[in-house]
Amino acid sequence: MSAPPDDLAIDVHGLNKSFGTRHVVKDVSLQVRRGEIFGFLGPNGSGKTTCIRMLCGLLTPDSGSGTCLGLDIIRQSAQIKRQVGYMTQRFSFWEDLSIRENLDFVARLYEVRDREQVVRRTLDDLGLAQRSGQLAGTLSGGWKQRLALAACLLHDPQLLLLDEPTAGVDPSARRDFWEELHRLAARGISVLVSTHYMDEAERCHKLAYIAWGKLLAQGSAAEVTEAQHLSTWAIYGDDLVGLADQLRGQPGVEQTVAFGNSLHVNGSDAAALQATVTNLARERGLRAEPIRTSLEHAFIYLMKKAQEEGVAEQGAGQA
Ligand SMILES: Nc1ncnc2c1ncn2[C@@H]1O[C@H](COP(=O)(O)OP(=O)(O)OP(=O)(O)O)[C@@H](O)[C@H]1O
Repeated sequence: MSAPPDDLAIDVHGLNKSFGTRHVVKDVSLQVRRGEIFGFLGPNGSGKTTCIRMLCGLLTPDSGSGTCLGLDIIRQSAQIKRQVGYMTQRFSFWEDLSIRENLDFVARLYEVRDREQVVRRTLDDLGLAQRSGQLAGTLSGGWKQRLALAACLLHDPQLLLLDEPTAGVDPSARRDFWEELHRLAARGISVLVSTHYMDEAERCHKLAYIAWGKLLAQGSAAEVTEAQHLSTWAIYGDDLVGLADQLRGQPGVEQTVAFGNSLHVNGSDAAALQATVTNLARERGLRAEPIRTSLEHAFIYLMKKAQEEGVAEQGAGQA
């Protein structure tokens, strides 16, 4: 069921963008509810940043329309910028200023009222108070990302657009960062976040997968996975590469992916796949069992299907 427009933080339809002859975003439509964490996934160069920049009014689409926080993305881009917190892939701050000084500087740029109080509250909210005097240049990756998030929040935005905010950050700092995102969402702030990490994708309320500028799937992690109608088996053995070679082209086998000491085999014809896998396992004396199809399997499958359908050749390539 579609959400009423008031309930949508982002509601855009048919966005297109070309750079020269390269058509890098193709007919993208997105709906993000208020208070939702929406994950944006796709390979490098698939068009995520370009979409994000069109949503917050930094880039004008060649065609398409829609609203961000109820404001028109083409005619009201200046107002959108004031209500959105945008964390770019390369957030820059002043290395020789402390955390507090950096935040104070950003708050001045945004002309935040009651600046001192807002900076103090933001430091507290994001667990930065104890380190507020530390020079930004001496922070670890995880703390730098936290500072970047704090800077995005100073002007009290209703929507956060976060472009790969945790790239290169260790798992424990990533987990803390995501706890923070969920706290913000619980306060009603909407979050659109691009990521390459599967565990992060699974922590989103909804997600979209984009490749070659085209949205290939949208929904909750479970919906996106189920929509592929894939069944998956794990075969345990030593020579996984040889096993994959042997399975390629066999009835029911559409893709094989090595995961640690097992080979995951997917296909949409469950009966044919089961027959092929169990026969091979019996012949070679290997253990095989059906497993849950993961989001990662679904994404790999979506990419393969899109390639077969020629989506990759239609005007744009990955960077
Ligand atoms: N200003 C620009 N001028 C020309 N080409 C551009 C421009 N911005 C992006 N592109 C190209 O558009 C395509 C999509 O880039 P975009 O940065 O949106 O992808 P992305 O999905 O965010 O990639 P990544 O995951 O690597 O950040 C790429 O091929 C990129 O080289």
